[in-house]
Amino acid sequence: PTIAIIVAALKPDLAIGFQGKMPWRLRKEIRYFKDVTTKTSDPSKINAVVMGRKTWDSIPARFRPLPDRINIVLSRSFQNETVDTNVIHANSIANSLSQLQPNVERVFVIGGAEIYNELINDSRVTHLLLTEIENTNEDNQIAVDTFLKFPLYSTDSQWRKQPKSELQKFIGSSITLEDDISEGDLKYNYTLWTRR
Ligand SMILES: NC(=O)C1=CN([C@@H]2O[C@H](COP(=O)(O)OP(=O)(O)OC[C@H]3O[C@@H](n4cnc5c(N)ncnc54)[C@H](OP(=O)(O)O)[C@@H]3O)[C@@H](O)[C@H]2O)C=CC1
Ligand SMILES: CCc1nc(N)nc(N)c1C#CCc1cc(OC)cc(-c2ccc3c(c2)OCO3)c1
Repeated sequence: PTIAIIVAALKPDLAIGFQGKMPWRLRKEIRYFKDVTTKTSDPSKINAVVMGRKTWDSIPARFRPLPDRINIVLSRSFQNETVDTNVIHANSIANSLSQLQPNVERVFVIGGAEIYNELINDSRVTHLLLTEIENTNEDNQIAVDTFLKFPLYSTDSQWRKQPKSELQKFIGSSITLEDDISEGDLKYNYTLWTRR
């Protein structure tokens, strides 16, 4: 299956977290995340979300496991086992991918920093769905302490930002892509990057 990283990050230094949580709550962004990671083009298939143990712990208990998706949680102290309906524990990416049933259409890596910064360099990851966030109010800095180490903006980067039409194709026409969404001081856009 296609393996994609999906992440929301604050430009320019690609901050993603603060004290183990998300530095922001963006209602429309959460809906985009849910729609993109849940939707399959084949109704008989299902998607999987892969996350680190700390991200699993940080999702409010009432929202986990993320519904209608196979939830794979990575920990070095897990055995590889299915622990609940749609919840798989694994101790490596490789093991988690080898255990996937044939009816999995896409695998989305949903965080956190340690997992992202390992997998951005894994050639099995072919797509990056990056929500690029900007702070429009320089007088109100956002507290952040966790960053992506993604080589996106360097000239020799192997990752290329695709046109919006390619993102629309990837997520399907049933998901509406708004430009320059504003929530509070934050303004953001959805982007697709692929390896050159
Ligand atoms: N902005 C965004 O889009 C998102 C932001 N976040 C943010 O990211 C932060 C959390 O990131 P982080 O603290 O790095 O934690 P992670 O969610 O990346 O989880 C880290 C844990 O995952 C396990 N792990 C990591 N690599 C491997 C591996 N190769 N094999 C097996 N297990 C592995 C380990 O578990 P163990 O210790 O049990 O061995 C490790 O401690 C939070 O601030 C969160 O809010 C999270 C998701 C999305
Ligand atoms: C939803 C934020 C998000 N956006 C993008 N673009 N990529 C991502 N990987 C994520 C994420 C994530 C994991 C996560 C972390 C979290 O707290 C740290 C909460 C959620 C979450 C997941 C589903 C929810 C919800 C919150 O509120 C309502 O439904 C989900």
